[in-house]
Amino acid sequence: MAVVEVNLGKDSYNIHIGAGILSELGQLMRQFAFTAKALVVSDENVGAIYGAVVVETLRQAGFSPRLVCVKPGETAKAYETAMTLYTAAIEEGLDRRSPIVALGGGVVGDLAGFVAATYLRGVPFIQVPTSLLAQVDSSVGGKVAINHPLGKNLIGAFYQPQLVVIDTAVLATLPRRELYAGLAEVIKYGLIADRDFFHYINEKSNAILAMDNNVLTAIISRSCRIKADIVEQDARESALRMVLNFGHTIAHAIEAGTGFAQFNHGEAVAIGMRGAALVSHYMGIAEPEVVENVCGTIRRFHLPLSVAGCSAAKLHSYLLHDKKVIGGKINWILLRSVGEVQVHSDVPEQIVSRVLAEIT
Ligand SMILES: NC(=O)c1ccc[n+]([C@@H]2O[C@H](COP(=O)([O-])OP(=O)(O)OC[C@H]3O[C@@H](n4cnc5c(N)ncnc54)[C@H](O)[C@@H]3O)[C@@H](O)[C@H]2O)c1
Ligand SMILES: O=C(O)C(=O)C[C@@H](O)[C@H](O)[C@H](O)COP(=O)(O)O
Ligand SMILES: [Zn+2]
Repeated sequence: MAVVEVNLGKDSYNIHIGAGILSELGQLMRQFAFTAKALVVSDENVGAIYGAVVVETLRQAGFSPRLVCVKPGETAKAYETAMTLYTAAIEEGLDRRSPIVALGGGVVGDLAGFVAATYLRGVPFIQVPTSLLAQVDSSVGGKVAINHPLGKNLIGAFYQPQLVVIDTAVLATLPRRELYAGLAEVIKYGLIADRDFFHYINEKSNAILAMDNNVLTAIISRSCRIKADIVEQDARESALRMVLNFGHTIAHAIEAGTGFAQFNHGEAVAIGMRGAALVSHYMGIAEPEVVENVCGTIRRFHLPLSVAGCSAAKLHSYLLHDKKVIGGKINWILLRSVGEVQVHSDVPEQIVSRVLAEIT
């Protein structure tokens, strides 16, 4: 089992990565002074496959778990679903040392984390990510949130988990479309921070798409390390952490503008990264080869490059809900070259409109 340490002072935690380690979750949780009652939050897909294993490992470690499964999909990241989880926590009698365990993809992680951050003003939170996207990104770094119809992740908190347990074997049941979605965030890490990693994922694309466990474990470990390095320097996104949002200004507009139903998050990020690369080029920051490199890699991993069914004008109206808007100006994360990004708040409206027209 590999361990990636996230060093955040009193909020530090370990990410355990290995094939088949789901059944060790209970033992790993025994190191903390938790009380016995535990709420395991999952969705109906993941809960049906892995809920029983998790309940059993927690029971064997002396916990009394209750499994609650929400509807799968982005629309579960909502106030109403959070309320049903608060009700379950209250009915079950969870106290301030009772853990909430997120067993699922990023939707379950963000939702359960939001409930953990707010129930009794904060109870222990454990991430057990089961999608590739959640294993490489959403389970690390402590961003938890629910959506608002007007925008993505608008209600949330920074709330770090105490433990992250990544069982790579669960990826065997992940639908192909969700594998590709996770790869969008993996491509993002290469683009923002690690040119060699970007070349590695391109070189290993066949092994990745064939779900070779060694290669997948390597990209999960490297992705977690890249994210942890950034979060360790700027946990609350006052500056540096914004780079993790590369492609997300347009992605979040796509998700909200299409009612959180047409594209999954990774697909929206793929289109958003193409958009950000185009903005970088039209700003004179990136050479055309950089845009080609971004698009070629997105295509290689079967991800979309454009939006159908949402006008440029509609997307534009959602851009200003981006959390990186300060004083009415969007902080754009732009690409200079592969592995090198810059933040710009001076992107002219004409360039934004041109790019939105190009991607729709
Ligand atoms: N907090 C963060 O830092 C952060 C980072 C990136 C993304 N996110 C959020 O994460 C969410 C997207 O996460 P996601 O892509 O995991 O989507 P998801 O949680 O909807 O999971 C995708 C689908 O795969 C299924 N699934 C998950 N694991 C499975 C498995 N092992 N076997 C079978 N089916 C499985 C789920 O049931 C779901 O239908 C978005 O809401 C996004 O905003 C948050
Ligand atoms: O962890 C971060 O910081 C990120 O930006 C990671 C993103 O991949 C993720 O989608 C995140 O939820 C976006 O956050 P938001 O603050 O833009 O809502
Ligand atoms: Zn993301």
